[in-house]
Amino acid sequence: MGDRIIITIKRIGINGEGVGYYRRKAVFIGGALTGEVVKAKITKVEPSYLSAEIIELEKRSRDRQKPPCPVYESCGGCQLQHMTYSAQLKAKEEIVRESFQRYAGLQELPLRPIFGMSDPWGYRNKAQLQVGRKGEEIITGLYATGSHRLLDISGCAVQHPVVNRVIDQVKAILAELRIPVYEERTCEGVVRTVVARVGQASGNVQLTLITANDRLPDSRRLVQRIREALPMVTTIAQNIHKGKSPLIFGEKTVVLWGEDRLEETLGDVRFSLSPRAFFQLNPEQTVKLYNAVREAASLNGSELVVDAYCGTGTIGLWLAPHAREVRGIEIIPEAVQDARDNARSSGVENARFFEGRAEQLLPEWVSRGIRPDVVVVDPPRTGCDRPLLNALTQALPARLVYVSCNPATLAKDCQVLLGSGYRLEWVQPVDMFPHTSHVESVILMVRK
Ligand SMILES: C[S@@+](CC[C@H](N)C(=O)[O-])C[C@H]1O[C@@H](n2cnc3c(N)ncnc32)[C@H](O)[C@@H]1O
Repeated sequence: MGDRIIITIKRIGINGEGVGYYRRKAVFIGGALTGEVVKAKITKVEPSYLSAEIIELEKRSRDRQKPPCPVYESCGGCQLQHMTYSAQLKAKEEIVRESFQRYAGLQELPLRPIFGMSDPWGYRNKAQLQVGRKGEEIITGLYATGSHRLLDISGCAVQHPVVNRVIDQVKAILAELRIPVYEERTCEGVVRTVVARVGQASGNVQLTLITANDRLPDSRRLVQRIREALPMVTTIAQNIHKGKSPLIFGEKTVVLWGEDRLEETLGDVRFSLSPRAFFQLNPEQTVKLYNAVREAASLNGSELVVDAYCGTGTIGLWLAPHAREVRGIEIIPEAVQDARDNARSSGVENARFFEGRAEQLLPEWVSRGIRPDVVVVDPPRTGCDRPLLNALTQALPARLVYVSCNPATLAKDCQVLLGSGYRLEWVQPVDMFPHTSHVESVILMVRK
């Protein structure tokens, strides 16, 4: 600990850090880029790796740039703004390649070029920001990395500009009307979080104020001022979150003014979103991702498709017009309800959504003789549960489409499937969150 070392950075790690080697151990150095030579101080020593921080760059990468966002260093929401966008895309492809080498033992990967964005800024359609005070001023933002210090992220460059405008204006109106802000330390005050979501198709904004108790003082004037200042806001809702739980939303939501739901469209699919409903954060890239899933599924209208881990049913609904039947499985009851509502509002009649665990329901269906032709899985970061992989290798659908936000668990699960009757056709990375280290992938596995 504390030793100074000189390291050459070999690659970008899964969390966006530069990775080099010191006496055969991997060293993770935040903010360092591939090809750079870095003088660094060791900050953590673990049996299998070291962490270090940059003291000085001895050789600088041509891919290094000044991060455009003023709060980039302290915010922690993005990890790659110090890298040009084209270098980010290359690094993400390498992260995927490296994961398959390491966890699936694949030296030759059928890797397709990543889908990037032509304008990788202002893509996030929703902001969910804590409200707090800095002296007399009201601020909205995120807690700085690893702390409880609220950092104002006004002007965040990845947030949709309309969302930024709404948040700034709401902040000003809260200050003007002297509506008390919730203080975590003393548990006093009212407004704790402001959530704004813009519809890509309509430009309408759904605004939700999350409060620590039922009473929102001066709510009539608040609604009136928001309506005057922000004509694009079509819903003003209040969600009540009394507890100390780390969840953002509480159970109860009341619409103070306007529409109950925000209408949104992706391709031909229509979504009707309640304030708490999950929706993809980058609609433009979501369409590319789902189209890759559709290509992988290669449907002709005769297939039974299972959409495991279906969330609000988006992938299943994308595929339904091209399949005989779609069955979605999702563990969260509200999401299942949203999926059914989304099917109804899109006029889809051949998709059904089931509440349950994918690793229980799919094996149960298989044992009852229900044999899907195509299975799409889109599990959380931890990957698929083993019983689900076992059920897949029993049911042996002709095509398996795996959507994943974690290349490491994707590669590990892929290795299991490669040993059980499948071959890997292609891997398509998609940049859903430019300037962060996240990389989404779709892979197609075909029964041998
Ligand atoms: C990465 S999201 C996928 C959402 C959806 N495919 C989409 O594109 O919007 C993973 C989903 O799996 C659900 N989930 C987590 N564990 C599950 C399980 N064991 N069985 C079924 N669903 C599960 C989560 O609630 C979440 O909605």
